[in-house]
Amino acid sequence: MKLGRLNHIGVATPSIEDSLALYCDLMGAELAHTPFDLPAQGVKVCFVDTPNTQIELIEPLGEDSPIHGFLAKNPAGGQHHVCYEVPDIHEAKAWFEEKGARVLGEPRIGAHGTLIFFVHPRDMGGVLTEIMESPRDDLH
Ligand SMILES: CC[C@@H](C(=O)O)C(=O)SCCNC(=O)CCNC(=O)[C@H](O)C(C)(C)COP(=O)(O)OP(=O)(O)OC[C@H]1O[C@@H](n2cnc3c(N)ncnc32)[C@H](O)[C@@H]1OP(=O)(O)O
Ligand SMILES: [Co+2]
Repeated sequence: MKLGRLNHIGVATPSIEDSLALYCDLMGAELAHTPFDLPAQGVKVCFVDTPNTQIELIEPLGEDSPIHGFLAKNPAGGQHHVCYEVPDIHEAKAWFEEKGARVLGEPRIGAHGTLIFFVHPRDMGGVLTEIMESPRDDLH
């Protein structure tokens, strides 16, 4: 497998609205678009553009949100995951599994409309890692 570019850094927050004030007003970042709900992932999402990557702000959505536990331990929020692109999501999943890293569930559609999966932080040096299939337009 060939690891692709860093697509985004996920930041969990109890309030996207408050975080936007920090990223846009204090740091001068640009908002990619307005926040939107992803009920299938249990999060509300908003991307902040930077010149070489994006910050993905995620707020819990619903009772079963996967970020409730993280926010219980980090009530003010914080860096939650990193996301790398790969050309083929199924090849990448097989690669991680063959190496013994725990893939969390089956690939599913992520915020960019392509398939994603997560690898357990215990198998990734303490970093929750999202693997995302590159958007078709980006493949050369
Ligand atoms: C917007 C859609 C999508 C996109 O397209 O970009 C997203 O990014 S969605 C983002 C939210 N979704 C997910 O995070 C899904 C995958 N996550 C999970 O399945 C769980 O969060 C988890 C990683 C299995 C953790 O489960 P949880 O029940 O919250 O915690 P535990 O207490 O069981 O934790 C076990 C272990 O892992 C450590 N941990 C937990 N979260 C993180 C983290 N974000 N970064 C680093 N480490 C993390 C936790 O501290 C425990 O460690 P030990 O104490 O050493 O056991
Ligand atoms: Co993400």
